[in-house]
Amino acid sequence: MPSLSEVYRAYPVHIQHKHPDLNSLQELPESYTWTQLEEHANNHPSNCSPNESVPVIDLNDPNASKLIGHACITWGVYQVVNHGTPMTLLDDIQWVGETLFSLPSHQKHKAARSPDGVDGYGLARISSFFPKLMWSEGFTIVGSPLERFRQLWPQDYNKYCDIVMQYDETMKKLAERLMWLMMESLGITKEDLKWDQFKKTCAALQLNSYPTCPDPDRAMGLAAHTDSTLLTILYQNNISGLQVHRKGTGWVTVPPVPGGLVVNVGDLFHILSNGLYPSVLHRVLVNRIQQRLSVAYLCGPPPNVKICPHEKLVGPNQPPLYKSVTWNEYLGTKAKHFNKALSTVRVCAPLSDLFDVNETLRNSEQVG
Ligand SMILES: O=C(O)CCC(=O)C(=O)O
Ligand SMILES: [Fe+2]
Repeated sequence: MPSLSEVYRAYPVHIQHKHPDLNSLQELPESYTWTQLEEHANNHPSNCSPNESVPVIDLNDPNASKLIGHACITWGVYQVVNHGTPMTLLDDIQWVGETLFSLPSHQKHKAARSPDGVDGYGLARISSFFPKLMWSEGFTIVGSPLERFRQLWPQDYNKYCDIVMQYDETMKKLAERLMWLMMESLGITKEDLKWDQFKKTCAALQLNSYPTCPDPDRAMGLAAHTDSTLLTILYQNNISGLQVHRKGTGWVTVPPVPGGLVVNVGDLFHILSNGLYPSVLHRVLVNRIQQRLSVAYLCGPPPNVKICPHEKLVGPNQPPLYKSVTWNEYLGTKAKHFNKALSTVRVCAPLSDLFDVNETLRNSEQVG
């Protein structure tokens, strides 16, 4: 079975690797100026509506699975508290991120991601799909960070490695717990799922830094995308910036909750749920005042396990909406089609889309 690194290596994305040190720029260069952001100012993180907020779920609540199911159907994202991850570990991983991104540029470039590689320092992988650059830097870890951390901190890499390994271990357990709660909320039991296959989940850790920006209304921290995962667990420091897109509402800010973790439904869980749980579209805006940091635990199945709409969610009135696909195959599709990848594995349009089409037709008839 290929490792996640081998899978990524098979689908190189071509992005410009040398970029300026964002902290040194006094003005937003043309190459970082996004022009189609008129709605940006109205949607700035400070303008979030309290009535439309991403559900925060206490994992100690006996109804957690039900609440998660409701959040997944209506939002495709939720925040969790009382998830069992020690606050000290969250502080430690934040400290690793802060220390890493504050290294001098030349030092970070020693651990630069290679063009056909996945791990290391560099621009967001999705950069190749956009004409403009994003106001962020990232560091991806797959498996052990040892080699990369040795390049960054030749003397004392061990203490950083220990924290990352511990964080990875903790997130792995949490991801399994959350995945199970999400399955349960769909009426899928461990027996139904051949759970053993999912015991060996594969994951990557993505550290992101969004430096302060001289012109935040015209810049983009991370452009709108969905994650190619089953689910993603995101830790954000106490600075807003993450927004999720909700049908009928538009962009909604996900405010940081002390000690909370954000959980996104990814493309593969969307497929498995036969389209019931939307894979949430999200993006990151930047600000003028404080650096934002995030750590994403991107969790998928073993690369060669087939993922398809679960048979319990398929029936005469609910045809399967997606073909079966492995994570390996799906990452290839995503590398080629990016945000259109899900529609390339779609068999037929979901009923909700048909309703939308009917609505559009009705409206156009009225107009005509
Ligand atoms: O920084 C964030 O809040 C989001 C990061 C993200 O979406 C990702 O790494 O895929
Ligand atoms: Fe993401």
